[in-house]
Amino acid sequence: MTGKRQPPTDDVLEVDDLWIEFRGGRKRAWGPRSVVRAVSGASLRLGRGRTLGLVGESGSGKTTIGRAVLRLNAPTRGSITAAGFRVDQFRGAPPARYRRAVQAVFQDPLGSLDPLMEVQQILAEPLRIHFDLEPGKRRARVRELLEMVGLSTAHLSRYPYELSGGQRQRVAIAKALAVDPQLIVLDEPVSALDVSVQSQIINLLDGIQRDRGISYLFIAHDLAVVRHASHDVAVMYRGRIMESGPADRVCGTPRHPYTRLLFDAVPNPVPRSMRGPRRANQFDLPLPDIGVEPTPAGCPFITRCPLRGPECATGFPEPTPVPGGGELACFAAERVLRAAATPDLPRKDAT
Ligand SMILES: Nc1ncnc2c1ncn2[C@@H]1O[C@H](COP(=O)(O)OP(=O)(O)OP(=O)(O)O)[C@@H](O)[C@H]1O
Repeated sequence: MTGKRQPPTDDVLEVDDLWIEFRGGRKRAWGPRSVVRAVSGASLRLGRGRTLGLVGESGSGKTTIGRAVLRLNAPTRGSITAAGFRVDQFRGAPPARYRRAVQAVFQDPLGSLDPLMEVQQILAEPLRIHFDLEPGKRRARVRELLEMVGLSTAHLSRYPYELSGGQRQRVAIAKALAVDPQLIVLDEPVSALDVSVQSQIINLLDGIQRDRGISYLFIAHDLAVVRHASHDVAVMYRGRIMESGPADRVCGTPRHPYTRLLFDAVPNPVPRSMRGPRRANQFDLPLPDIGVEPTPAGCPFITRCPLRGPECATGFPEPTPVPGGGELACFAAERVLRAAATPDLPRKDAT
């Protein structure tokens, strides 16, 4: 069975209460399989022509959500509606219409571009699969795609290994655009690139979005890049969405204790591509692990949270609206929001 087309809404992507678990190995031959809960009750909205940045530390579940939208992972529970399709109801490979509507660009284009194909073949292939074009029109469309991503006909006969990292990512973007998608999942699209090229690619994506009204799910661990590239931001921590809302509000006035730590750790709003060399660990957060054991049902941040209370071990809070837009999921939300100035979080040098 394939997913049913839903009536159109303004949202190109709606994720509701998504849970994704992976079954791991057994500790003992006769013991139960371990379960990795990669995503726990995530809900997201992405409007037409907008960019939602999904940000969080390594292992927080960002890629797992992106792969679920592409139907490369199956949800354990919850629903995903993308481009009008109920993705969670697909059985087996998604239909061609879905693969046309939702495309992906990954961190390493060398892995996603066929090394034995010239650029012109790479771009012609999706056109051949999805559209019935005569060869002359197909060639013209390939040239148009190249132009769209700032490459020239000189690149037509190059192989991926003959291109720079930025040029390869441009080809990957052109390949995604070939089928005229509504949504592109961009999984760390600039993190493998030279710092000077990152902002060029982000600006390219921005221009394409303005011209074509495409929506982006922009997955990244670089907060400054996400802020620069996104209209809205959702912050993940160990499978949970901790805070979400307009990028300027979340990044400028973060409310959740975890988001505050993230952004306090990275005060510079200028994208890394416009700054100096890469830092060893952007998520070198200033709070040590307090040593509290998290319960599976509780807030995963309890181990590091300076505002934790007994209720934080018992469950995960419902999202609370935040003035200025968005929501945060924190039992201390009322306290956090009531306080005229939120309490200063202890710093590493103060502990
Ligand atoms: N196929 C899988 N089998 C078992 N565990 C998995 C699988 N895919 C992901 N995980 C686990 O799920 C959790 C979330 O991983 P995910 O890759 O989504 O995180 P991420 O936020 O994208 O991190 P990164 O930036 O490092 O890719 C991790 O603990 C990871 O080890």
